[in-house]
Amino acid sequence: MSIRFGTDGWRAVIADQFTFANVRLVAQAIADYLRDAGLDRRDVLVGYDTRFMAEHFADEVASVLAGNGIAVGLATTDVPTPALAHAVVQQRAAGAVMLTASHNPPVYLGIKFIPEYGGPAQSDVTAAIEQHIRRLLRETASGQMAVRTLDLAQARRQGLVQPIEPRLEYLEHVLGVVGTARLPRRLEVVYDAMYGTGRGYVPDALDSLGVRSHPLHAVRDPLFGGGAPEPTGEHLEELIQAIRRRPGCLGIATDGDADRFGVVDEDGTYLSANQVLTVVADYLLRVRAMRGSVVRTVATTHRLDALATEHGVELHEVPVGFKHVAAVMRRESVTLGGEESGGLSIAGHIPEKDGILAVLLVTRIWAESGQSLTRLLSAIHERVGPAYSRRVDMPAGEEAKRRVLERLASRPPEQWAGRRVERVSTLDGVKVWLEGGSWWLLRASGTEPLMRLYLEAPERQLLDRMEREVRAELERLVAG
Ligand SMILES: O=P(O)(O)OC[C@H]1O[C@H](O)[C@H](O)[C@@H](O)[C@@H]1O
Repeated sequence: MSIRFGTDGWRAVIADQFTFANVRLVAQAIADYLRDAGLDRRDVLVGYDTRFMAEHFADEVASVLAGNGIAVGLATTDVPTPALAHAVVQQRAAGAVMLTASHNPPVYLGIKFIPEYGGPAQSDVTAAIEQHIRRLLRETASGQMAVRTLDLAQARRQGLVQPIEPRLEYLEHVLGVVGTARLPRRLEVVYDAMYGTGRGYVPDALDSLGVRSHPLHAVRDPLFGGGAPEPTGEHLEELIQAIRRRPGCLGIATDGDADRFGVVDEDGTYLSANQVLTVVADYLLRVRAMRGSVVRTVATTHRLDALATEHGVELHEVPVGFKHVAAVMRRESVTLGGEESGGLSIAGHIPEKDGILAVLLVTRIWAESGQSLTRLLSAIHERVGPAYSRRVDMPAGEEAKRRVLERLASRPPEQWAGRRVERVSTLDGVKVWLEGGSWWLLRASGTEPLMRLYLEAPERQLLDRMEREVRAELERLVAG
């Protein structure tokens, strides 16, 4: 058995690997890490989303931390990951343990560790925690009592476990970043909470901006209506239909733990995260004249590069995973950090992706401009050139992922889809940059047994041709 922290924490199937015993073990590993790092004298916060039994798993974590003498702030109800991350910074806690499987299907649960800076844990921290997990597994196998717990009721009586409610402070902060001024038009949005933790946050924030919201899936359902709480076009069909019935409303959504966003324009068109990031970056750089750099992952649209160039700010490319975006946000002033999978944070906010911040910001941009988002996007494309992007997910085991990427990296192509290859980079997977601004990237997912192919080109036909050629090459590589 292995317990690994992937792109963003440990995720496993409930009752298979995600059991009370393993959760206690991971909590013990986190307690050991905190002790080694000299952080065990400060509070640790524990939160959970709307997953099946998530609050019970959170209780287990609290009782292990308390068993190690660590003071715990335990959330009284489900909480968005960004709200918990913000509470870490605000309360000067040593960190937080968040029980969530984010946007994964309902059979999953997981644990994210959020260090004291209120963002995703960097690899050195998760590697240290994993090392403790391996040791604890060995100790448990040899019959030692490796995990220390304290009965929760007793811990509460001793004041070692206290309740926390991060909601109001977080909402005040996030509204400060988005802008508290009431919006100039009478507006309505349909908000799809996807049965997740955003439901207790987004409607109130919208209300204070003067926006009327119609909720969708705003109750807790650990089965997520039979789907996955992932705010992508394929999972937002009901939101799209709701907007078609109420033309003129904007559609917004957040995932299970509200760290990712989804947006549906006022005519029912789903906008990809790349398109939303482009509109938001344009607004921050052009309208708000923010001058910090822009950070995107290797898999994210290069329209952000074009906007950064237009406004004379620096652009950083980092591997996939918001932790890499966060690392840059912690060391310099960043206007916008974003990723293709629906992650965004901006200057003045915590270095963690935040779906609530994203949907509030998009609502403000839509309201202030008085135009549809599609119209705003076309105006940007008219200025800096158009871009079509696509992601194709292909099932692949660990061995296949490694073999294909190794072969591709060792024999990089010189020409692709009739275009000269300008650059090949292996920052994360293999990325091929073509003349004329097109590119494709093939990488192994760190969260699912998949290879992900990302493509971007200024014309749709070229995009199709690139995809056909990559698929043919992959077939050759797999066969050969
Ligand atoms: O493409 P993957 O390795 O599966 O990762 C996809 C996503 O996983 C998590 O949600 C991380 O927080 C994201 O930063 C990352 O983009």
